[in-house]
Amino acid sequence: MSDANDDGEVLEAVFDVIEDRKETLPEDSYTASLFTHEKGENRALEKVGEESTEFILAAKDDDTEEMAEEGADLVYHLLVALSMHDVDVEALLDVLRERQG
Ligand SMILES: N=c1c2ncn([C@@H]3O[C@H](COP(=O)(O)OP(=O)(O)OP(=O)(O)O)[C@@H](O)[C@H]3O)c2ncn1[C@@H]1O[C@H](COP(=O)(O)O)[C@@H](O)[C@H]1O
Repeated sequence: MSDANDDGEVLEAVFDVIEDRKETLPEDSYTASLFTHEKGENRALEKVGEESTEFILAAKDDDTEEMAEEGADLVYHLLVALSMHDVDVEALLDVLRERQG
């Protein structure tokens, strides 16, 4: 297992890409499509809900591989929702770090 710093770095790197997509809106980017979706922010929030449900169902089935896949989808869409509200991932990581003591 990697240490806490590595985990934070992965989240920060994905968040940086999300912020870049928000700024540049490339046509072939799934992330950009969430920022420009006709349903607006609701589309990204729907995805947070959908991925949460898929994660829960994977857990109920004790499908550990699927839990990792759906968990990653959930975290990614959570980061998009943070970015939509201009909340930096550092704020979330700071809370986790504080709780770590
Ligand atoms: N981590 C992710 C990530 N996780 C999940 N997804 C996308 O989230 C979507 C999840 O949708 P579903 O699983 O519901 O499947 P779907 O059928 O494609 O979606 P629906 O049509 O049902 O809405 C898929 O299209 C995945 O590709 C992600 N898309 C992007 N990233 C990160 O964002 C970066 C930039 O990606 P682009 O914006 O595509 O360039 C990538 O390099 C990754 O680091």
